Amino acid sequence: MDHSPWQRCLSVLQEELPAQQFSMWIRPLQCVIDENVMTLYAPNRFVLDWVRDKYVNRINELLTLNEPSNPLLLRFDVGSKPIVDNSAGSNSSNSNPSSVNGGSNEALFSKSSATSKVTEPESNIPKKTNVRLNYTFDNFVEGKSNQLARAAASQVADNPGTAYNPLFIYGGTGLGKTHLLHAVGNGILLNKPNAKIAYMHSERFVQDMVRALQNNAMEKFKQYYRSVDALLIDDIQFFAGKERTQEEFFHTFNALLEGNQQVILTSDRYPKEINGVDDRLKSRFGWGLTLAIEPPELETRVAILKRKAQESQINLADEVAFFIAKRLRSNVRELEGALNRVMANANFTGRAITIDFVREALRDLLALQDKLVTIDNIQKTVAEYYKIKIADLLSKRRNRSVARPRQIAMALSKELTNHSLPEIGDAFGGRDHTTVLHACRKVKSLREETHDIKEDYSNLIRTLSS
Ligand SMILES: Nc1ncnc2c1ncn2[C@@H]1O[C@H](COP(=O)(O)OP(=O)(O)OP(=O)(O)O)[C@@H](O)[C@H]1O
Repeated sequence: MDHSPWQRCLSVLQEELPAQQFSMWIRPLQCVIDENVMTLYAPNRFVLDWVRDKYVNRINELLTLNEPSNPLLLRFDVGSKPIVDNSAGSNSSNSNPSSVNGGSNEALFSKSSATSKVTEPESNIPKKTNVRLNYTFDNFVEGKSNQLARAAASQVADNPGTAYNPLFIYGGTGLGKTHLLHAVGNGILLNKPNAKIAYMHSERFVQDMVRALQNNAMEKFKQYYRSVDALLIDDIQFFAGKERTQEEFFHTFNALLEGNQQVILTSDRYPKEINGVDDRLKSRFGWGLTLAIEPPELETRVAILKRKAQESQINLADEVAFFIAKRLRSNVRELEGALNRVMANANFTGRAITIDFVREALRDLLALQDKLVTIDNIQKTVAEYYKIKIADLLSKRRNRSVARPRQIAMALSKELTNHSLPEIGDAFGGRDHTTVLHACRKVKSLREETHDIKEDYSNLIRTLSS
């Protein structure tokens, strides 16, 4: 086996590609060379498709440059190392509840079912799935902010256990993570109506485990969780600091992956940033595919509003949808709440839904938004976030530790307030509007290329909009 042609490719690609792209798509590839065939193994199909789509030409060029007379033939395959963990329980198939639960109010491992002899799980697991039927891919509005997560989730629904395992979706509150989890559940059930899908909020997992421990029902607990075709755990950040739960989940997780059973997890932050969760668990979270959902951009917010109105058989004029979407930017839950309020008011008063009507119906909410997001507020929040002084943001200093936060603050001002470019320039120490424009463009490209900036920007939007 000779890896050197691939090593040479890697060093060129590392030079050529933004760091984020290189580490997301290229670094995970494993190379095996056999005679004149170079096989690149991708950890999952998503990465494979992406690499084949975007980078194959460049890789072929580099291989030809490397050996012009007899370049290696390039092949791709999906390959993942077997997950071996002897301490993990077996992938039990004997419990086999005919359907699954997890979200009903009834405890799965309650005292009544835990006698000294462990009862069959089937006896106290309600016979219905807890996947919410109204959260589907069809009614999930797609936009730039959620496109990748939606695409990956839909592939998982079509190929559970084999596409990306685990699938880890993270993002701020109210952005559609729970919706996508259920959509996957519904998608799997569409193809395979008897599949056992367990949706579970992580706090519920903790409660069930504590109950099982108290009642000596751990065997049953394990059997139950390891018997599902897909385990969907929401808001995994609540595992923080709960070591015993993490230990148990670690074994469940390993057993599921070994059995090609699908695991999907969501969290409000990037897995590595979840404090209080064991490193080995965090690293496993990254074994499949990790994707972010970002706050929706204006057009998506408008599309969501129109879609929700349509579902309620209300015709929402474009200008009204834009008016609401421009003012309420933080998350979809807030948008939905506002729209519901507008529709209820219209229903009650019998008035038409115009911009004036919305202004009145949402007066308190809009006033709160206007008050919250001012340029002053943005400057204060950004300065605090980067631990610099507000005066630095307004100063002429150009070193990066100040210039970058300043550019981010300008871009945020453009996105979150209705001020014009010259007004924003004025507020940042009397700068020209072209400087503000440059800052907005720079931050946009940095957000696409640099993971840290993307995270910082999302965190700041979240802080400013909450
Ligand atoms: N892209 C979308 N299209 C349609 N509806 C959406 C979309 N994104 C979110 N929603 C709706 O917004 C509401 C909030 O979404 P959801 O509960 O999935 O958020 P979440 O990210 O899980 O939040 P949390 O972290 O607070 O649990 C839901 O009613 C969901 O249907």
